[in-house]
Amino acid sequence: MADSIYVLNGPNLNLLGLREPEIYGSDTLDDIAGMLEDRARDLDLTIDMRQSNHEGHLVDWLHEAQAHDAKAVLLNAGAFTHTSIALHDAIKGIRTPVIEVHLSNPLAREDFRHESFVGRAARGTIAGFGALSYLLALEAAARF
Ligand SMILES: O=C(O)[C@]1(O)C=C(c2cccc(Sc3ccccc3)c2)[C@@H](O)[C@H](O)C1
Repeated sequence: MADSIYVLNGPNLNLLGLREPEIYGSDTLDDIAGMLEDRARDLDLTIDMRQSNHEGHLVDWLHEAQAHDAKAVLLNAGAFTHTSIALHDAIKGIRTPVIEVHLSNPLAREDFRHESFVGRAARGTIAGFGALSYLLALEAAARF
C-alpha cells in the first residue's frame, strides 16, 4: 500500500488564487492538490490535502498523521505560522516528519511574519516558490 503524505493548510488558504496573486500566485489549493497527486503517483505516494481556518483542526490532523503512520506532513499553517505555540508543540510531539511550506517568502515580508513557531519544530522549510514550494516539499518527503 502506498505511503501517505498529509498536506495541511491553514487559515485563508481557501481564498488562494482569488486575491493577491502577485504574492501567493494564481493557483488554487485544488490546482496545487492536482499537481501533487500527479507527481505522487509516480512516487508511489498518496496525498491527503486538507484546509482549515481553525488551529485545533490542524493540531488534530498532525496527531492523526502520526496515528495513521503517514510518511510525512507538508504544513502551510498560514498566519498561524507566526503565532501558534500549539502547532509548535504538536509538531514536536509527533514522530512524523513535518516540512514547513510557504507560497511566499515570509522573511522578505512584514516583520510580524519573520517569526515561525512552525519552523522552530519542523524538519525543514521550503518557502517563496509559489505552488512549486509544495512540489519541492513532496520531493524531499519522498526521500525520507
Ligand atoms: O506564504 C504563505 O504560504 C503563507 O503561509 C500564507 C499566508 C496567507 C495565506 C492565506 C491568505 C493570506 S492573505 C490573503 C487573504 C485573502 C486572499 C488572498 C490572500 C495569507 C500568510 O499568512 C503567511 O504569512 C505566509
